[in-house]
Amino acid sequence: MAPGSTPAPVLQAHDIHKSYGRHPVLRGADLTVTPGQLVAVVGENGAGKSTLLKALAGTLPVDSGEVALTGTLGHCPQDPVLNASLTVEQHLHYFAAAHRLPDLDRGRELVDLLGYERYLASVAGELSGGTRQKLNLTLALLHDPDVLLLDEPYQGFDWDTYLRFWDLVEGLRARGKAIVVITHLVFEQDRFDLLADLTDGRLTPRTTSKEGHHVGA
Ligand SMILES: Nc1ncnc2c1ncn2[C@@H]1O[C@H](COP(=O)(O)OP(=O)(O)OP(=O)(O)O)[C@@H](O)[C@H]1O
Repeated sequence: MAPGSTPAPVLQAHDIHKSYGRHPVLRGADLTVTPGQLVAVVGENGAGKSTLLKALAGTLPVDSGEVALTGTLGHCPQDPVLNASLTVEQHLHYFAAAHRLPDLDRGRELVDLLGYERYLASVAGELSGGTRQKLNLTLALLHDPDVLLLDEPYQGFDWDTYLRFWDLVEGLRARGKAIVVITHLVFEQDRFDLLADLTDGRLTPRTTSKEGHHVGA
């Protein structure tokens, strides 16, 4: 790539519309995310953040508009999709098999990074909400996706875990992974390359103090 040129987007949403019955939620949402970019989609309760994330992930059909994704996707939904009777380690095994990974190395590394290795043999149904969220995040990251969509990822994290989460995200970014965080609360705006407000079904970029990254919602 030529110096100073903008990298090609890994995720691009154009003019997304989605209604539930007569209730319009997304009304022309646009988003462009490039490799290594960390984006926050910020909106009030009910603004349509989860709807947007599911549309980006392709798990919810939209009424109109286009989503283009290049590379692999990891999706961490707001409600953990875990099996209450399986242990943490069994979840790692099943998801690693589903992704055809040769071993559990990345899974164990993520468990260490998020600091919950003592729960490897615990069943998901007995984990605290925060630890379930850590497992959910681990599973979304297991196959080292190029684009990561996270719905309220640090909700329920204690401060130490919140900081570990950011260490993990910074490591991913440094390797060119793109991350979209959906949240109703941004504690530290400077961590993000782009903040986009979801209001009235559309995304509007806010300017941040960071420079050198392409900003375009
Ligand atoms: N399956 C559904 N059927 C009907 N209405 C829905 C459905 N899912 C969401 N909604 C409605 O669409 C609107 C947007 O919901 P959504 O969950 O996307 O918002 P959100 O910004 O993620 O909210 P929160 O911050 O509370 O999680 C809300 O009014 C919600 O009640």
